[in-house]
Amino acid sequence: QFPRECTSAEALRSARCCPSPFGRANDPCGASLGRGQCLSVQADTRAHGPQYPHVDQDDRERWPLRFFTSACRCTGNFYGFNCGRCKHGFTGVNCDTPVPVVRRNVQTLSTTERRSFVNALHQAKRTVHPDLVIATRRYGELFSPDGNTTMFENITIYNYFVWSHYYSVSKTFLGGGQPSFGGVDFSHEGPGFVTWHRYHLLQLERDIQDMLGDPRFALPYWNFAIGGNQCDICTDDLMGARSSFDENGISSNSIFSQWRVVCESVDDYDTLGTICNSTESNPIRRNPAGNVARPMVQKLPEPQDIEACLQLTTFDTPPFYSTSTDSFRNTIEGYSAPEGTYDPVVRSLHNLAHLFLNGTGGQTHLSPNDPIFVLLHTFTDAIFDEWLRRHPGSSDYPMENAPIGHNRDYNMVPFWPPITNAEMFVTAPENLGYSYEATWPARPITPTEIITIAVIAALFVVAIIFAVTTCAVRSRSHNSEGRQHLLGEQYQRYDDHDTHNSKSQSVV
Ligand SMILES: O=C(O)c1cc2cc(O)c(O)cc2[nH]1
Repeated sequence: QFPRECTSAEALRSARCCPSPFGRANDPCGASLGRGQCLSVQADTRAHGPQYPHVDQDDRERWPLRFFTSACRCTGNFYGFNCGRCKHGFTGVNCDTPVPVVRRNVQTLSTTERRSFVNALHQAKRTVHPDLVIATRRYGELFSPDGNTTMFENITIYNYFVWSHYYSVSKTFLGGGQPSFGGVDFSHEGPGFVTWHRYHLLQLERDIQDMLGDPRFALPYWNFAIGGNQCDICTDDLMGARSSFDENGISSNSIFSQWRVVCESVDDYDTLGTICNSTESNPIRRNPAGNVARPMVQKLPEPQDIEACLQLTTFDTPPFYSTSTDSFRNTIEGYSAPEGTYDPVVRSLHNLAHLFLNGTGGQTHLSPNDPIFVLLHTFTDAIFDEWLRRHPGSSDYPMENAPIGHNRDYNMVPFWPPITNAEMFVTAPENLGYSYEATWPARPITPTEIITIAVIAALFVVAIIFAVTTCAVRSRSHNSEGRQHLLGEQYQRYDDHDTHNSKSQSVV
């Protein structure tokens, strides 16, 4: 959420977060090096949808103004909370050397590449985030009673990835004995679903690149649209096989069996008005295809579901919510049938893949604790990128009336530095410094197309038969004409002769 340097009581009180890069004194945002400037934060002022009826009850309203009103805005390819880093896909002192970051299908990785990826995740799970810390109290309770300290905590890179997802989906604490308000979600059930998760992954990828000192490190993806009831990445060289002793557990041969989750005590947070902290609790739970109470989520999406949702031409449709119909976003998110029709009982694509996991990965406040989340979301992002590529110039991301957090110019919660949904609504290879190595299934042929093709084929066959028959008839008549012509003179001579003879006979 916020840079460590901005979270002292003094810095927080100033509401200004413009640190200097490279340990330089008094050079906010590296301004003297032309890297950036400290400017007022712009927050979205447009109306949001009716789902959230409260005002001034939640720190996430008009993000991040409750905490900070000034932040670094970086120039050109410079990036980061102090403009000390490069934009994704660039490196070098001046951030002008492009670095290819290619996200590949995890199944195509070699044994060594698989091991490196798993090790990178495990290292991220144990490495304290070098820059960011998390608030463990709402703003009103963030300062100690004497006002000299604040309630921020260190957190590891991977647990920050989990925490930021939790923070974006958590309920609004209303206090006064009222139940927390759950009709709010800053990262799901709205157009920001795809843009929010895109940035979420970019941040993890970038943090791992920095941790490894490898700007080419790329998150792979899991093509979850394979149908059937097998989790093909649940193997010990990837995300961990099923434990032989516990059907909800991960095999002890996988490093992920040692992982412990954060943000599990959601009922406590909601009743006490606290916020998840960096404390780890229980192991990851996962039982792919094992939800006996919901047979609909025992199978993964089918390959043709991807192509069906890519056919949808409108990014999102009113009310820009989980009830939207004919919306690409609501379909890829998985609240509509793959062809776009909203149906409250349907779970498809992204949602279906989550629910299929049936455990930690199927609960919104916890799901990133299961590392499958990363691969599931890179694939979702690859589909989003393919949709953007196929529908160039789409400017139909809603400016207003989307659920809170989801308008085009809303700064996505809880990211820092501030970044809007609009900034992630662009094709990745050209604008965000990464691409996907992916092929997309061919579009299935519709019944109407089958009939059309059959009619055209039949007409074609009839035309050929007609042409062949006509040719044959012509050539036969041509041949017989030819023969008549060749023999004609003789016949004629005989005729003449006969006639002549008969004539002469008659004369005689
Ligand atoms: O019930 C759903 O449709 C559902 C579950 C679930 C879990 C998760 O982590 C998500 O990000 C979305 C989601 N949807």
